[in-house]
Amino acid sequence: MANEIILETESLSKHWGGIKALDDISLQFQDKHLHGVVGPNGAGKSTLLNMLCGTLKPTSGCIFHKGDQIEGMKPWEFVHRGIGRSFQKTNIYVDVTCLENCAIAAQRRFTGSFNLFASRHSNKLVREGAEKALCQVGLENRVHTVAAEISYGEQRQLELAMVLATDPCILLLDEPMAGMGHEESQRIIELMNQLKQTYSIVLVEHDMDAIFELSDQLTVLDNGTHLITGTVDEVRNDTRVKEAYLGKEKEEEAA
Ligand SMILES: Nc1ncnc2c1ncn2[C@@H]1O[C@H](COP(=O)(O)OP(=O)(O)OP(=O)(O)O)[C@@H](O)[C@H]1O
Repeated sequence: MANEIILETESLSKHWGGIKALDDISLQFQDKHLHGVVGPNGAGKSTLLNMLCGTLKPTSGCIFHKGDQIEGMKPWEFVHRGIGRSFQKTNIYVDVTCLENCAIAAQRRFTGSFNLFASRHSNKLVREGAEKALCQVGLENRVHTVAAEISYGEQRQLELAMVLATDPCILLLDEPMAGMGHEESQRIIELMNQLKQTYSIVLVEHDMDAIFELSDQLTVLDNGTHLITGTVDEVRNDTRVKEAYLGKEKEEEAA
């Protein structure tokens, strides 16, 4: 359904002692939309993703998935609900094949609820899910290649395949283009454009050209606070956003 709110935060906060990594953040993420999240270093972007995938518990506030309150649930329950997360740093096992990497990720779907009689069936599902995910990201020729032997760009694609192998509906992606050259980034942008037809995507990315090109909605965080959510044009023309970015550049120049 168009414009369906699939994930929502209400006054979400994470404080570490006196540090307000995120403070009072209320956001709505729509189905089959790409929602970009940007902000200067330390703005709270990774903290937000960590709470949205259940690995970090909020200090206060709520998270709703399809109307259900979920912030107190276990991380595997988030996976079962179809909330998948990739990481800033490459998180793959370099000594095993691309297929095995995806199979390990896909098995997360079957953890948390033990069923003795489901194991043969689930093995087949795991393998099928792993192969499908590799095809989705364009790594069908690398299925049996050991991950250490593929390029850095392909490793980032593999990382995405590992999220897709968990059979998600929501993809939480933390800088999937980090460290990539222009050509490799273009490949990921094309992939994102395809994926957002099927999935709801929350994308944290420092590559502003990419995020402007891809985002249906864009949120800017600064120093743990919510500056603005809007269309790319609304955000680009917002004076608070310009100040947040230009202010940081001035601090860096002075350092
Ligand atoms: N485990 C922690 N303990 C204490 N402070 C933390 C912890 N994790 C994050 N922080 C602090 O919370 C703030 C937000 O960090 P976060 O990593 O979410 O920012 P970010 O926007 O993802 O930054 P970057 O773009 O550099 O990755 C920072 O001030 C950071 O130092």
